[in-house]
Amino acid sequence: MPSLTMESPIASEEKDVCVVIIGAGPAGLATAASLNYANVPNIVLEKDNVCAPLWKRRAYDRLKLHLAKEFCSLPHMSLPWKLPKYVPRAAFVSYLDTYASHFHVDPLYNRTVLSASYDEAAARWRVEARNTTTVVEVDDHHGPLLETYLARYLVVATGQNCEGIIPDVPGLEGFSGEWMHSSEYQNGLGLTGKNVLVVGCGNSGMEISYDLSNYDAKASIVVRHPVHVLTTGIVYIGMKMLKFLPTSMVDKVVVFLSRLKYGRVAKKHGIRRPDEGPFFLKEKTGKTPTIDVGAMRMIKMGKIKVRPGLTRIEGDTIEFEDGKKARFDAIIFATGYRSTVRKWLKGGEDLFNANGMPVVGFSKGWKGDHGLYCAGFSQMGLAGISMDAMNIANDIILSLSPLK
Ligand SMILES: NC(=O)C1=CN([C@@H]2O[C@H](COP(=O)(O)OP(=O)(O)OC[C@H]3O[C@@H](n4cnc5c(N)ncnc54)[C@H](OP(=O)(O)O)[C@@H]3O)[C@@H](O)[C@H]2O)C=CC1
Ligand SMILES: O=C(O)C(=O)Cc1c[nH]c2ccccc12
Repeated sequence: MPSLTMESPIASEEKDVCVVIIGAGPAGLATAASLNYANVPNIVLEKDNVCAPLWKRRAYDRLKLHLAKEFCSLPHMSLPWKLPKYVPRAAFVSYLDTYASHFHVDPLYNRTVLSASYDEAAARWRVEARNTTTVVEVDDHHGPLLETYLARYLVVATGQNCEGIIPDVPGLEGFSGEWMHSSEYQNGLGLTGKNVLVVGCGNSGMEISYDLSNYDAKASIVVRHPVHVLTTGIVYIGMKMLKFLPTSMVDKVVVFLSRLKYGRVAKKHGIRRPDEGPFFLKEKTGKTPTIDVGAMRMIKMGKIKVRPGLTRIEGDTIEFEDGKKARFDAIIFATGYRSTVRKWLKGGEDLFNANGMPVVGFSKGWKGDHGLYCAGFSQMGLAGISMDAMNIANDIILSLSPLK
């Protein structure tokens, strides 16, 4: 029995494959399925031991898709007709499992990609992955297994929500209560009666603060910058209009409807609206408007308190930018995510900004040099994933075609 001291990794043979897809979330599954559909050989490398791990393990219980079902199906197989218009997380997860098995997508699990670089001489992408389930022993030496894949095409499908961001707040290390990132939040059980601060008013923060107040926690939410607050219905109208009207016009209608619905509450509680429209911002910066599923009603009733940015923490007391202080038992950082692409992708950096998101905008963020593609980074959530997957598969099929 070898002792498990990790020594230098032991390399296995190199494997030649046509397409390597990194990540088995919806974008990776959709791309693999679209390639399988056309008999293009591909493999999917996934660092976790299940597909769609974020959807399975890092999402809160009450989550439903914010976009209507018609915008969220993956290629070649619609979401079942019997599901509600806004699909609950569990039903979406089972659709993904069915989808993967239907299209014979069989990811290689427990593979952590360490690097991917383009080898000019071989005209191949060289992808190095650590197989985290296997420890190999050669003579006296044992260590993790390092696998190398040589691929003609590389698809980055590692998602936008790779790694939770915790901001540097002075005094956080000495906070006397508990704190977590929103990706660890499941529900408000155990927080009933507690003072809970939710930091961040994106979709996670707004819904978590609402969930907390349903569990009778005393929730406060930090809103430090202007934000668009919309309903699922307003977004639905916007998505429909976008099919035939320019973004600027859609934004005018959407902002008008949002002002009618929330104008007064927002003003009273100091929630400001950005100067630029919600769909413009989504396309240009990737920032999603916040969809209210009940938090605004709680804010109006005074059950959720709105706070400005936080400045520091001392024991159980948190100080805010307006100079006010309050005691809290728990903090939930709904402060967003960063992608880790730039840590392991060598040579494709031009395609990604500092947050690891492709720099080109909506529906164009899927193609780089030497057969490098990005899936699932475009700015329309699941609706964009499907489009990316089909664009990528078509592009690969065309470039493999003997007629070309
Ligand atoms: N049902 C659904 O479809 C859901 C979809 N999502 C999606 O998942 C993605 C991730 O969402 P989410 O987790 O909300 O992350 P986001 O990045 O969308 O939001 C993070 C929020 O935190 C704020 N923030 C960041 N740092 C600080 C700080 N130091 N102090 C105060 N506020 C801060 C940001 O505001 P600022 O402008 O001030 O930086 C922003 O409002 C999004 O695309 C979202 O739409 C999420 C939940 C549900
Ligand atoms: O994917 C997200 O981040 C969502 O919350 C859903 C979403 C995708 N595209 C949008 C455009 C406007 C509002 C919400 C979304």
